[in-house]
Amino acid sequence: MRYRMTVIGTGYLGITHAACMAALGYEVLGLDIDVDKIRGLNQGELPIYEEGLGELLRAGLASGKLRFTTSYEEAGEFGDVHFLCLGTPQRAGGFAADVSQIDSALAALTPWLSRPSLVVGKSTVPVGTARRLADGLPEHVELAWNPEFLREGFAVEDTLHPDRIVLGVASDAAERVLREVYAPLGDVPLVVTDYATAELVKVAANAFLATKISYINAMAEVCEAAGADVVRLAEALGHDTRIGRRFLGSGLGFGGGCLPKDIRAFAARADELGVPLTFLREVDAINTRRRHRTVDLARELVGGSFTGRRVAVLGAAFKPNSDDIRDSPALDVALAVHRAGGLVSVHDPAAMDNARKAYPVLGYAPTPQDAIRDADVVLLLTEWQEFTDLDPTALGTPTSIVDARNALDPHSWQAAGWTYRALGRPALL
Ligand SMILES: NC(=O)C1=CN([C@@H]2O[C@H](COP(=O)(O)OP(=O)(O)OC[C@H]3O[C@@H](n4cnc5c(N)ncnc54)[C@H](O)[C@@H]3O)[C@@H](O)[C@H]2O)C=CC1
Ligand SMILES: O=C(O)[C@H]1O[C@H](OP(=O)(O)OP(=O)(O)OC[C@H]2O[C@@H](n3ccc(=O)[nH]c3=O)[C@H](O)[C@@H]2O)[C@H](O)[C@@H](O)[C@@H]1O
Repeated sequence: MRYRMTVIGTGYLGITHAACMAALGYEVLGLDIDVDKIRGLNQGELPIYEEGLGELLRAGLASGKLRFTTSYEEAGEFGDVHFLCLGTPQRAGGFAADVSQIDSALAALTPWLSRPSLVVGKSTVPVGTARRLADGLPEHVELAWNPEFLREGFAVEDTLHPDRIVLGVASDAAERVLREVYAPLGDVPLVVTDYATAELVKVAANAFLATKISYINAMAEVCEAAGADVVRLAEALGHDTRIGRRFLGSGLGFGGGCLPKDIRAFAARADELGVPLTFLREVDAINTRRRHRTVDLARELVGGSFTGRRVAVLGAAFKPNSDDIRDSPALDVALAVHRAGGLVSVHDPAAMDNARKAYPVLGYAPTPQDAIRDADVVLLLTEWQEFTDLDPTALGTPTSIVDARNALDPHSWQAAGWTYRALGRPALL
């Protein structure tokens, strides 16, 4: 059977899922309460920066397989399978996840589901959420939980070629439907389990990734104290296939709309369950210290005070190849420097509009060269290729650079007369 699908919530995850499902040949209706976003999407305008997604969106619209609406009535009538891709941000004033977008969406959708339907949660939620939601559904509506593991910057690739698919189901029928839905993806490892395990796989994976990053950043702290080099250390650790080199990228640490809020929500939920995951608080604390250390290193390089000093900030997005500035380490550092009296000039290849809107107090430069010109110190905070490709001999009078992502070749910067410093590496390399 060719299912007709809806995707409720068209943010980073929802747009990607909707466009990819349409690319697989399904008829898909995306729904959001943001009227402007829906109008734009129906005109083929992608509201985010994501490699290959704009083309997929426009191909879906052109084929007639994909369209968008703000009407729950239309969604209820249209779909057999309804994917929930709502946001689950950190609760205001706390660490737990705010699942109110999911509650509202489900309350708005359910009354329009007049025939047997499957609702599939993809959002990242505290364990126990799916059970609670399932208990509130009418008998002809079933719930499954199918967490998503895509990375921003690789969203399309990860959706069409996932490492694994996890299905939390309460019946064979739901499993059958979802196996059919994902069959066009080919031979992908599939883990079929209960709701709670499916919900936990997602937060356990993100907590592991965050822990791995903070582990190498804790090693960077030790390297700094001992005069060792964390980049060589990570390289040597990574050769051990049991450890692996991925996510041992030391530097400014993790940000974004997921890892930080997910480890906090997981720790909060684990507390409620009476199983405190105290190490996650340390993972969070190590991560925060990296931001402070970057600011301190920059301050040191401009002689102890930022007052009146020009600081070039390369990067605003939380990672390269994204325009997402949610909990961006780069903007956190830029703001701290600004508050300490520094004259900040930020450049980012994709996140300038988002950054300007969120932080109008910061200065912005149209090119990296403009940001760097006359700067007393340059901070590389997001490792866009446009920045790692910069030729240090072509940037005017050399000053100092903090490579907070260990992404540059120290020798070429030093050879060009720059004072090069990085986190977790000796001053002289
Ligand atoms: N961004 C990512 O790379 C990934 C996100 N996730 C998880 O997926 C979920 C969604 O994340 P994002 O897409 O980043 O969030 P987002 O904030 O970009 O998107 C959420 C969308 O839902 C819409 N919305 C809010 N309330 C609504 C309602 N009542 N009805 C319809 N639409 C409504 C918002 O307008 C927004 O467009 C989160 O749980 C996140 O943790 C999981 C894997 C990857
Ligand atoms: O739940 C989610 O939303 C997603 O969260 C992360 O994906 P994402 O946040 O897009 O980006 P990552 O590539 O994981 O990077 C997260 C942060 O960690 C930082 N990072 C990453 C790797 C590394 O070695 N070092 C490091 O500091 C990045 O700069 C970035 O700020 C996970 O990798 C995805 O599997 C998951 O689906």
